[in-house]
Amino acid sequence: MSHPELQYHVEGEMTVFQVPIVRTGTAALNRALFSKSIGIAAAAVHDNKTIAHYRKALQASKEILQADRVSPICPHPDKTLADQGRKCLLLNPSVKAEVLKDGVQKKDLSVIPYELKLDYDYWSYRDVMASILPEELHDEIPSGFNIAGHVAHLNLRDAYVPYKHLIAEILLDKNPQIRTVINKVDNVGAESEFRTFQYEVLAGPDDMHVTVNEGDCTFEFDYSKVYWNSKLETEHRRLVTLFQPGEVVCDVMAGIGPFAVPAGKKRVFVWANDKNPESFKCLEAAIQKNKVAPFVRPFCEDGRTFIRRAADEVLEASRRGDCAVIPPKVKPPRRSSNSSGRQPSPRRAAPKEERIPIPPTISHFVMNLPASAIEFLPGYRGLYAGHEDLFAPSPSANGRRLPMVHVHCFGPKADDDGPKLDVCERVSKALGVRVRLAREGEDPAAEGVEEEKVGEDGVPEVVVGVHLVRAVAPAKSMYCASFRLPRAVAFAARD
Ligand SMILES: C[S@@+](CC[C@H](N)C(=O)[O-])C[C@H]1O[C@@H](n2cnc3c(N)ncnc32)[C@H](O)[C@@H]1O
Repeated sequence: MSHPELQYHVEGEMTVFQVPIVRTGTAALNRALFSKSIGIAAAAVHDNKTIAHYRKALQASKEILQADRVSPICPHPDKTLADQGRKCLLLNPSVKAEVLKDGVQKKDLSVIPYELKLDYDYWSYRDVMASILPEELHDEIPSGFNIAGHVAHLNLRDAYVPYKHLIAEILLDKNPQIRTVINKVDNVGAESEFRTFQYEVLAGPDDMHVTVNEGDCTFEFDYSKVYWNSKLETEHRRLVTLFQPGEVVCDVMAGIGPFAVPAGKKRVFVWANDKNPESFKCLEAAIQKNKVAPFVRPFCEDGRTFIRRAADEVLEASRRGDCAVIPPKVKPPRRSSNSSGRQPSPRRAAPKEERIPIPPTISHFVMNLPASAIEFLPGYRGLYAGHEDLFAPSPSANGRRLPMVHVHCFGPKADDDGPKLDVCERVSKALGVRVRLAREGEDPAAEGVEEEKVGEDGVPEVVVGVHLVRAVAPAKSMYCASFRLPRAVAFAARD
């Protein structure tokens, strides 16, 4: 740089914006240690009317400071000038000084030293964590935790446990919507029956009553008493998208209703069951709160018995003529048109309630209990025993098809089809039929892909689609196997 006014010392842009290293071990969080002053340069603007022009020009020439969460327009560092409203533009430490030179020559700008002050609030969660944790812990800085309303739920690996209170405090500081941070307490690998967990509070009040929104629905529950996982939102949406209005879905392990309630909102009938009495109560409350009572019925029993009960009860309900009755929308009365001189329009007939009949059969079963749901599959034997006439090809069935079953399970994480083939094997054993993994692009629900499908040797085989839901641990994933219930199972004699 040749212009004497433009000479100033700066570090490279990358290093300037590095968080101070604060290796205080597990000692209490000292936010003051995160303050930092950085000597840069600024262009003092002589007339504020030219600010917009020079900001744009300096941006185009990359001479302006571009740093996350720092505005490049600041009050003049001289207090008297700042009080007069004078401003300056912060400059990129590796400035090329083209536009700047021009502005200085025209006496619109002058280059001044500027002390940029950054403090704890400036740095991101990752910045602060990287500053505090020793380098060997930087690869897996806790993130992507489960969030339920105002509660952040950590499941810290052993190496991070000594830092648990620091981590919790930083999480609270950096996420205004979080008030309580909890950590799962190791229960020696044992899953509780209702998928609830032991926890310790790391920061904030021990208040587990949360409100969450998902799928355009609101749920209120005690997070210590029922299952909830915010990371399943995509899976909930994926399945709800498959359900068509007016169909019946049976949610065998419904929890507090993240499949059932949004499905009810799109006018899908749902028989929703959970064995946990607390989940049942929250499900009932969610049905009322989200006004889906005409479509969603809650139950509280063991899923094994519920599978057949639901099929029987849906058929009975349909034969009784049960309907969802939707009251007419009451429109606000029109304003009188007398003032316009026009005649009032003749009275329209009062709007009628809408009646949507429950169909006789279930279109989808959902079984989200990944640790054991496959073991429930024998419960489908004889689901529609003696009711062949309800389904195609019976002429009276109007093309109605046997239900799709969506069963969740765990398996190893892998890049090949190994785990998916293994899921098929487990489904095959539980159902007692031959199973084939759906080929790439093959839809197990598509017309013609069902129990009549035969393998090369002429033996019927069930086509199973296996969807990777999410990785749940470094070596473990959650899958969803979807298949149409084969005739051999649905019409078998009940035991
Ligand atoms: C992984 S959670 C899934 C809940 C809900 N479907 C969701 O996606 O959030 C599994 C649910 O199965 C329920 N459950 C456990 N054993 C059951 C059984 N034998 N019959 C029915 N529900 C059961 C638990 O109470 C829990 O709510």
